[in-house]
Amino acid sequence: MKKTIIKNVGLYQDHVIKEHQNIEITDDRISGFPTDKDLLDRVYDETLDGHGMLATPGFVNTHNHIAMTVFRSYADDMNLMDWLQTKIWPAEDHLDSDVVYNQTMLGIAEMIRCGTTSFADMYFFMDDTARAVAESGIRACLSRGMTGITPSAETALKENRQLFLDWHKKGDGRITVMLGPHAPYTNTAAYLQRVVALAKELGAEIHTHLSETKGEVEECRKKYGKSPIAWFDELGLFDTGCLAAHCVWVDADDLDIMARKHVRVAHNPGSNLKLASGIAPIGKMLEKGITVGLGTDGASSNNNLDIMEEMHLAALIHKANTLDPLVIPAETAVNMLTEGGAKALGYTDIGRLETGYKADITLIDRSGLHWYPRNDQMSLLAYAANSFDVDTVLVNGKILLRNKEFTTIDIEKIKHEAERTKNKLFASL
Ligand SMILES: N[C@@H](CCSC[C@H]1O[C@@H](n2cnc3c(=O)[nH]cnc32)[C@H](O)[C@@H]1O)C(=O)O
Ligand SMILES: [Zn+2]
Repeated sequence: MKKTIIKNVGLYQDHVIKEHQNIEITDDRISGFPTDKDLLDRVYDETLDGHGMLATPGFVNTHNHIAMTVFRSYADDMNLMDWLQTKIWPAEDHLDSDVVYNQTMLGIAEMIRCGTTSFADMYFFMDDTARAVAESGIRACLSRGMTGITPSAETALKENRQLFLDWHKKGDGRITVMLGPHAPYTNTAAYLQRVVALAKELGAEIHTHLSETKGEVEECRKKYGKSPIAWFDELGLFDTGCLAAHCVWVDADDLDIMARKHVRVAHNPGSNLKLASGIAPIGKMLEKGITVGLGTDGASSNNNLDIMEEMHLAALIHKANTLDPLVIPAETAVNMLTEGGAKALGYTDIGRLETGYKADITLIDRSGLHWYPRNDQMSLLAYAANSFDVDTVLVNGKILLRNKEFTTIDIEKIKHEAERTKNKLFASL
């Protein structure tokens, strides 16, 4: 049994920040909030000084294609279909295990540095991604992207099935696996029905892209006479639980289906802005009780994996878009970054700093000038803070970043390997 104590820290719980608190961790879970007096006769294996820091639930990145770090700043200023069809998909044919593993490590390091404790991913060579997750100590929900209209259709189904059997609930329970049918426009009804059958057989949830662009919705309506959301609902893709990225172009009927079928949304404002996809009606989703978390999407459409930036965007763009300054208030933005994201990934004991919850914790250094004066700390966290403030990160009770230094990752090696594998990949194009 390992006991850790975070002493004298600002504690964020339910949009309230209490100063001078102590957080006790036993193995992988929060085991209590002892008083200073309680601490007098307790012994800990590890002590973290929280002086000046704010402890929040670890940040959750609900949608990523992590190894796409290799394509960071490779193809910019294009819309989704152009970007995918002319640049990304042809280049992805040249990926291999070595590239994916090392680029994943780079992405994991970047996310940890930005306070992220868990992420959802959909990509290829997921065994290598899982290996990097297991080694680095971060938490992840992994899926093998599957497209039913390409030659890889059969292999993809087999690989996603094997990924589930090999990795679901593995890596000290940090890894979960979903099935990843890529999107409506890259699949057929027959293939999606096989995905649903597999989901039911395994008891697996679905991670997909839905209603990302106006063109996607128009094409789907033309082809099937219904919206992507209605089509996926009819095919049963929401029956075992679904994490849907984007949901930008959804109407009132779609929102009704999403609420009724508990579709959880990964909102990627940076990617949606950069690929000129549009702005999702997040205010309406939240009004209907739909779970919403934040995602960066891959580093090629963002172009970083800084989830605090997504929180800032989410807190700002909907105000301008709806002309309503109350649509995403500070506490809602922070909630999407933490608890909302954890719920979106299907976690039931992550996303809050409570006894019995997993010890996924981000400590934020409040010494920066932008943390003064302290009128309202919730507002400072939502609107003024940035990821450079992140000082310490714990996942499953284990310290992954301490005083802004990595404890499980050799960062110079990662940078070197990222450059090497990028050069290798581009030499093969
Ligand atoms: N089609 C592949 C597996 C797909 S993995 C997930 C895919 O999503 C792509 N992707 C990344 N960002 C987005 C996005 O915003 N919308 C749709 N697809 C995306 C990514 O480049 C990758 O090709 C196969 O048949 O083996
Ligand atoms: Zn995506």
